[in-house]
Formats: sequence, C-alpha cells, structure tokens
Amino acid sequence: MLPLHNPALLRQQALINGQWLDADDGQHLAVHKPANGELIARVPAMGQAETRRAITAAAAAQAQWKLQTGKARSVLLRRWYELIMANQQDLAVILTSEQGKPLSEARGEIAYAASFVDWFADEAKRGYGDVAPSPQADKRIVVLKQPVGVAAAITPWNFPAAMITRKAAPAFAAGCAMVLKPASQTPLTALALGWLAEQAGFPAGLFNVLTGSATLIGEVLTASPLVRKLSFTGSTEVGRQLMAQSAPTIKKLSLELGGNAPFIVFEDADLDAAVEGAMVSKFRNAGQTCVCANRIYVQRAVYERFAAKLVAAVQALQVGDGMAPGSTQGPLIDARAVAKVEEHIADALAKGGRLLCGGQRHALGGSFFEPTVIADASPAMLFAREETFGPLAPLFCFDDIDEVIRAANDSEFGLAGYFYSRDLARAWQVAEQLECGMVGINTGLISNEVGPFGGIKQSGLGREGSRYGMDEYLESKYLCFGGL
Ligand SMILES: NC(=O)C1=CN([C@@H]2O[C@H](COP(=O)(O)OP(=O)(O)OC[C@H]3O[C@@H](n4cnc5c(N)ncnc54)[C@H](OP(=O)(O)O)[C@@H]3O)[C@@H](O)[C@H]2O)C=CC1
Ligand SMILES: O=C(O)[C@H](O)CS(=O)(=O)O
Repeated sequence: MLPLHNPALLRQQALINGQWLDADDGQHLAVHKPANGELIARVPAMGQAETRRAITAAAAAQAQWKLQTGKARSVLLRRWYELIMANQQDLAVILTSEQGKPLSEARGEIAYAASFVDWFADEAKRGYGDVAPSPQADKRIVVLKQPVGVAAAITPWNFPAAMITRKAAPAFAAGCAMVLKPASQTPLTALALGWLAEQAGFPAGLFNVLTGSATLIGEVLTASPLVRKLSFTGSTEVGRQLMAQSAPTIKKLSLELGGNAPFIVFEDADLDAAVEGAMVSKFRNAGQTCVCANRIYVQRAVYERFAAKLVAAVQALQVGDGMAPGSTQGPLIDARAVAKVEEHIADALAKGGRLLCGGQRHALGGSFFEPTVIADASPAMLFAREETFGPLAPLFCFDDIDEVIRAANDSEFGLAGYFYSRDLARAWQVAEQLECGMVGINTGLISNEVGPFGGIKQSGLGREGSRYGMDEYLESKYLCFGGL
C-alpha cells in the first residue's frame, strides 16, 4: 500500500460517465514502481466497447456543459484546483511511486499541474469573440467563440499530472467534455485527478479516464466523428500515426511531440548561471523531458571551464528511490529507456567522445543510471539527431555564432532551445534565429502556465497553456447580420 493520508485517491477502476468500472472482460493492467519493480496497483484493460461508451457519455455531458456560462465553469475549475492543492502530498506520492521522479519534483509537478487549472479557471470567463467594423452599411459582423465539442486526450508517462491538466483544464474552460487515455505506466495520477474532479462537482461524463490498450482505445478515439478534437503529448512517431488516423474525420489537433533542444553557452555567459541552467534543463526528471537540453554547445574559450563546473554539479546529484529523502535523480521509466541512453553513450565513445563522468548503470541496479557528461561531442554522434530522453549531457565545442546557430537548427525537431549570453544584441540575434517554439534566455526552466508551450517542425502543432491554450478547444463562428 502507498503511504496516503486519503487512500480513496488510489483508484483501481476507470471512470466512465461518473461511474468507476472494471473492464468488460475483467482484464487488468499492472502498475509497477520503476524504482524496484514492486506491484502498486491494477487498473482495467479497457477496450473499444468501453471507449465507445465513454465517448457517448462525453457527448451527452458536453451538450449540457456548453450551455453553462464561463463563470459557472470557472467555479468548478477553481474547486478542482483547490482539491488538487489540498491533496498535493498524496498526489505526489502516487506520482513518484508510478513514475519514479523524486518526491520534491513530484510535489512541484502537482503544483505545476494545478497552475493550469487555476489559470484556465480565470480564462473560462474570457472566451471573448469579436465585433468587426462592417464593410456594408446594412450589415453587422460578429464572431462568436464556441466549444469544439468532445475532446480526446492521450498523454505520456513523464509528467503524469501536468500533461493531463494542461489539456483538460482549457477543454473544460472552453465548454468541452473529455475522454482521456493516460500512459499505461502512469495511470494512477490520472485516475486520482478524475476522482478529485468528481469531488469538485463535475457533472457525470464531463471527464472520462480510460486505462487500457493504447492501440484499441486510440483507434476508436481517432475514428469517432463525435470526437472533434484530439490532443496528444508523446513521441513524434505516435503523433504522426494519430494524425493520420484522425484525418478521415478532420479532427482539430494539438500535438506536443519530441524535441532535441540545443543549449548554447557563449564565452561572455555567467558560467555559474549557465551550469545551473544546464542542470535544471538536462537533469529535471532524469532527462526524461521533451524540452530538456539534448545538445550542449559551449564556445571554445570557456569550454573546459564550463565542463569542469558542470561535472562537479553532476557528481553532486543524489541517485535514489524518489521516496528516499535527499534523492535528486530517480530511476528511468523502464529498461527500454536505459537501453537508449546506453546506445547513445556507446555510440559517442566509439566516435571519439570523451567520458567526463558517469557512463553506466547505477550500482542501485534496475533502471537507475549514473548522470553522465561526455565531451568532444560531434554531429556524427546519435544524440546530435535523436532525443536521448535520459541523464546524458553531450558537450559540443563551437567558435562563432553563425556556426552554432546552423548546428542548433540542424534538426527536424523544433520544440525548445536555450542560450546564455550577457550581450543584448547577440541575445536578440540568437533568439530570433533559433528554429523552435520556445527559447530560454539565461534560464534553463521555461515551463509555466503563462507561456505558450509548443513546437515547430516535427515537434508538433498548437500551443498549450497561456492565453492561447483555450483556442485549441474553441471554434470561431462568424455571424453576418444583413438587411439592417
Ligand atoms: N514530447 C513529449 O512531451 C514526450 C515525448 N516522448 C518521446 O517519446 C518516446 C517514447 O516515449 P513513450 O512514452 O513510449 O511515448 P509514446 O508516444 O509511445 O506514448 C505516449 C502516449 O501515447 C500512447 N500511445 C502509444 N502508441 C499509441 C497508439 N498507437 N495509439 C494511441 N495511443 C498510443 C501511449 O499509451 P501506452 O502508455 O499505453 O503505450 C501513451 O499514453 C520518448 O523516448 C520521447 O522521445 C515521450 C513522452 C513525452
Ligand atoms: O512533456 C514534457 O516533457 C513536458 O511538456 C515538459 S514540461 O512542460 O514539464 O516542461
């Protein structure tokens, strides 16, 4: 059992139309702790019939929910926010147990997740339309904002709380209902959030949480004409597939996909600040973050000094069970994640990389891995093109600004980018030329509820959070009044 103050938060059934249900065939999925493989819970392995019932329930709930005023929706969202924060510790324990991140990071993620609910509780009251100056005297031009309808969401294991509320909160604020399929490795946080939404007074069917086969559930969600919106966070490969599956019904899409963030340190940077930024960007969630620094470029004059400072900071990280006091690096999500980090390290060393620290599985065993720094990185190495999604920091050396911008932009991804410099002209030049959706300037942490989160190129479509986040769940209807 998990050490919860409120054991009711540990849900082992799925939520459809306000009912907590087992799978029709009684099958289950097991949920294990990445830290030690221990069985935590079992959740239903739901399939296509259950998914169809969830969509029907969402459509019925949305028909009523869209009639609520923005202010009424705001009240319920605020209650949900307050319940999430009141249960922050229990939610963090559940999150750390199923995902692995240190408890301090999990508490931070719960607060981050709640911040989207708080933000969209306010935005719910601001679904402004337009009145445009008519080009003809006898006409009036009005634009209404209306909810898109039933929204489906498919979310990843790396942020089991924030990736859900970053979709659900704007959807509910806009007047939509949602059918959510969380990652099979981390379903418990999603189910707990569903239970808290119920406690907040959400109408039955407004928020449905399905656990089970991604393929089976995904097929029904993408094929159903009742589902007018799909929001996905995960790999570019799956995002591409879901985009294709959604094409026959022309769904509105939000895709938050893979990244390959460059992190650039110019010779005029505050090196201590740059090391601090690199640590938070690279090693948050043990590097299992789509916006983490995947390639670190350091200007030649400061390369060795920066490398030495970074290694000292990396060696101070405490690898351990996320529930153990003082742990600052948890396990990776699974053996596949470990294999990818090992593949990138072996490839780099075989191509001339210089290991500065780490480099192998941690003595704790399982999916624990030593935080690693490799110097003398080159474009020929796998991590120059692929997202490592693990605690590996490759250091590339560069000489001039044009060279590093070309290198940074040499990727099919364009989610986030970072750089450290105290030169204002250079800051504007680099910020404007980096090909990505988000840029951190003298900071390695850009994620919050106010900034529009999203990428370009093959990192996705749309923006989440911010004043733009609700637009993903709204349609603009143009009214043309004539004969006036
Ligand atoms: N941009 C981002 O924020 C993220 C990017 N990634 C990238 O993706 C890589 C793999 O991570 P992973 O979690 O496996 O990401 P996936 O893209 O495989 O999974 C993300 C979500 O999509 C679901 N899913 C997978 N396949 C299908 C399908 N055919 N139809 C419908 N849903 C599907 C998964 O369900 P299930 O769990 O049941 O398989 C999960 O809920 C990482 O190494 C990283 O590069 C991963 C997470 C977040
Ligand atoms: O999927 C992710 O990695 C998250 O979007 C990262 S963040 O929002 O927590 O920065």
